[in-house]
Amino acid sequence: MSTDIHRGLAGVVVDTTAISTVISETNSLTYGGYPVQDLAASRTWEEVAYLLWHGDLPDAGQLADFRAAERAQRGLDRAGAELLARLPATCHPMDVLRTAVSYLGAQDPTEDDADPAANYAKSLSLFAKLPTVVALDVRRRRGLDPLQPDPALSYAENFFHLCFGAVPPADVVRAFEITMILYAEHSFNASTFTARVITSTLSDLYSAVTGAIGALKGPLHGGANEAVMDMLAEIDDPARAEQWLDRALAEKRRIMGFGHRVYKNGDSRVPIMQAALDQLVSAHGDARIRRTADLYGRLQRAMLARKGIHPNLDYPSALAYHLMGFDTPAFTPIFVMSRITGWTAHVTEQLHANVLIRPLGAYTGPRQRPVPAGA
Ligand SMILES: CC(=O)SCCNC(=O)CCNC(=O)[C@H](O)C(C)(C)COP(=O)(O)OP(=O)(O)OC[C@H]1O[C@@H](n2cnc3c(N)ncnc32)[C@H](O)[C@@H]1OP(=O)(O)O
Ligand SMILES: O=C([O-])CC(=O)C(=O)O
Repeated sequence: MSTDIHRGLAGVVVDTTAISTVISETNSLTYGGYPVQDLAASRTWEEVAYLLWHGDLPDAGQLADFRAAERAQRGLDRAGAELLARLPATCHPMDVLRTAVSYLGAQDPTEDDADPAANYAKSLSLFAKLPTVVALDVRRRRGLDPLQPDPALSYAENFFHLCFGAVPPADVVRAFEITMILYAEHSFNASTFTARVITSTLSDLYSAVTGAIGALKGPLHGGANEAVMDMLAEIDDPARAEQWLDRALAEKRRIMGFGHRVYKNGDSRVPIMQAALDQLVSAHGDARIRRTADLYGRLQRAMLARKGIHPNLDYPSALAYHLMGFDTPAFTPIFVMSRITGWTAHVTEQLHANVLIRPLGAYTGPRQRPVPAGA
């Protein structure tokens, strides 16, 4: 038996996948073979979601059907809304989302039906309902009653409507769609791998998604987008960026929104998101946002100069969500709204050629010894 230990599974190829590929050498990412920058430039979020589940982009008829199905399933039933309303306001919104997915599984009679068609139906239902859940919780924390989904609006427009009771200008909606497209899928990242591990035991899709939400919550993964905003708030003054960074690095702190397990020369998605953010700041940024954007730029330049470490997608996305008006604790739940597509596509792929995922550990505990006589 090999005694090679791959801590964190770094560099280990555990299976094949046809959903996406991250090519670290060229800093590129493709979904179903299509470069993500081209998808972000020319396709809607709904089209990209369809692509991840079906392996190709929809034609006009397929897109119309897909949109209609998503719009028809946005509602959360009353029992679900009441359950979420009873959760303590002190809990993190990711806990609310995790509970919501658990609830939706528990009340779905097809929960254990792992047929691809049944799992696709569940995936689409979660895709449609998660914005309703996230928005309900955003409003609850602001002391506001929930709003009803509007089937006349696109996915992104409806989400703004559900959160704020209004749809912002088209360029803001489009920037939000770009964050959805970029966050949707990233091969065997920690949360997707979690979903695949759970699926590999032949557990159900809702359990896989619930586990994936737990993995995404952590600040070394999806939780970093919230941590970025907290960090920018902590530094506050652009003139303090370099000094703050030097101190944080001396204290061996992790600088949130920087570094990546796969990309060592920059995250393929950052240039696309950075361009969308720059456009948002110039079109909609007030003096306060411009000041934060200044701090953001200084910190990024200093991190590159000090450590040679580039930002990951969570860095520009955090400021974009802040500018759009979302409260920081909603950032990782918004990531879930997007990544639900990638997770569930991987659930289906895992089931298609399933093998139990069960690695080994190299034991370092005491040698075998006799159990002492009891007292
Ligand atoms: C959507 C996403 O999930 S993207 C990732 C979001 N997460 C974050 O932004 C959290 C901050 N980043 C990190 O902690 C890391 O870069 C990770 C966890 C994302 C990837 O880490 P790994 O690939 O395991 O790299 P590892 O942790 O081994 O770091 C390599 C070196 O770079 C340093 N490094 C990496 N990222 C950072 C960072 N953000 N701040 C400070 N130092 C860092 C490490 O300290 C280490 O230095 P050393 O070799 O001197 O000890
Ligand atoms: O791939 C990773 O390790 C983390 C990441 O960027 C993502 O999940 O989008």
